[in-house]
Amino acid sequence: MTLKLGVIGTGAIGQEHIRRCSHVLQGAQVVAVSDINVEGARAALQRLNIEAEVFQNGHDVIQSPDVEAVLVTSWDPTHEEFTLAAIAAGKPVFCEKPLAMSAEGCRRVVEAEMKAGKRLVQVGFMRPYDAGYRALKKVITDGDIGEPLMLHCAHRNPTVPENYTTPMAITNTLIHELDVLRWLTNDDYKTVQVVFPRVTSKTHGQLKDPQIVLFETRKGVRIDVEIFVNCAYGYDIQCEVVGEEGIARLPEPSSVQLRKEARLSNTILVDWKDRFIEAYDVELQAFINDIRVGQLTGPSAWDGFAASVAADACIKAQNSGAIEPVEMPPRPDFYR
Ligand SMILES: NC(=O)C1=CN([C@@H]2O[C@H](COP(=O)(O)OP(=O)(O)OC[C@H]3O[C@@H](n4cnc5c(N)ncnc54)[C@H](O)[C@@H]3O)[C@@H](O)[C@H]2O)C=CC1
Ligand SMILES: O=C1[C@@H](O)[C@H](O)[C@@H](O)[C@H](O)[C@H]1O
Repeated sequence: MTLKLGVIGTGAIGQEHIRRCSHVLQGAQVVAVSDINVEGARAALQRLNIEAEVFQNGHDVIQSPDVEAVLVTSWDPTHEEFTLAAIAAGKPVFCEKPLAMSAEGCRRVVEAEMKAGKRLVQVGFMRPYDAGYRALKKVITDGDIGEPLMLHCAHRNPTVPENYTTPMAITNTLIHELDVLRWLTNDDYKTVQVVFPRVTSKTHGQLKDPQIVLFETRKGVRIDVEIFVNCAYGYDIQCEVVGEEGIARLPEPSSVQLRKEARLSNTILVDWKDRFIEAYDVELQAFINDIRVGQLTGPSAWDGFAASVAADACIKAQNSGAIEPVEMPPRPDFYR
């Protein structure tokens, strides 16, 4: 049986997910899409050689009797509304990160899902599906480097548009680390501080770039994450775990090493689409398969909430310059 999907938002990642669900993955078909830019949506379907109904309003996708499950790939501030509507319609929903713009918004999703009585939400945190992060987690859980003491991480984008603001470095970019580092270390954040180094001349008026986010976890691990979204040279994700007995690093994406003109070089990727292409495939195939067996197992609404609790504290810390607490309530049994 083919799972019929509706996709809300046909921009960059919407088109990527439509392409992979239609041409790469097994067991799904995109039957309906919507975008506030209806012509853009039609053009995208044509480019991808896909026939699907085009709606102006995302709620019509959710309500369509042809749609069995929903992908929300529209702008960040729209996620909560569409995810809540999908839950109300009883349809499984894959929502790109962030689940909502604040912990309060995520809490509303968590409460709606618990009221519905079964897991309906998977959040688009793809890094736990990335082979490199999985290998790094195995090294840690196998005890190969002893207990983790420190993590040094970086999240670098070559450039961002003019509408990208200082808090978006947290809610739109760091949100990936806020999720994956909890998963990687099986720990939770206790405090956070944000410091601003010298500003790059490549940024614009609304954005302080780079930023360094410093965490202390419940177990006492110290984590520093550099967010640098106008780094110019490439799309670069780094993660180094310093343990009691050794150091483990996230593997670099594989690339051919060149010896040429007296230089030794490797290519650095420039786009998140390429860096995590396989992880996106695996996360969405898991969503499709899990719906088939009736039990979602991927990053949950609770994981979306936990990341947003930390994100709220980061934004407070951006503004105060102080060390701010991260206050995470206990996980309900529903999410165990
Ligand atoms: N997991 C990941 O690594 C990534 C996740 N994302 C997330 O995916 C979402 C989309 O990002 P991009 O594709 O890069 O942005 P984009 O700007 O390329 O595409 C977003 C699309 O959503 C449409 N849209 C906005 N409001 C809408 C509404 N109310 N109803 C229907 N369509 C609406 C826009 O017209 C646009 O076509 C964002 O939330 C972003 O955070 C984006 C890139 C990578
Ligand atoms: O999710 C993503 C984008 O929305 C975001 O803008 C980038 O900073 C991230 O690297 C990418 O993975």
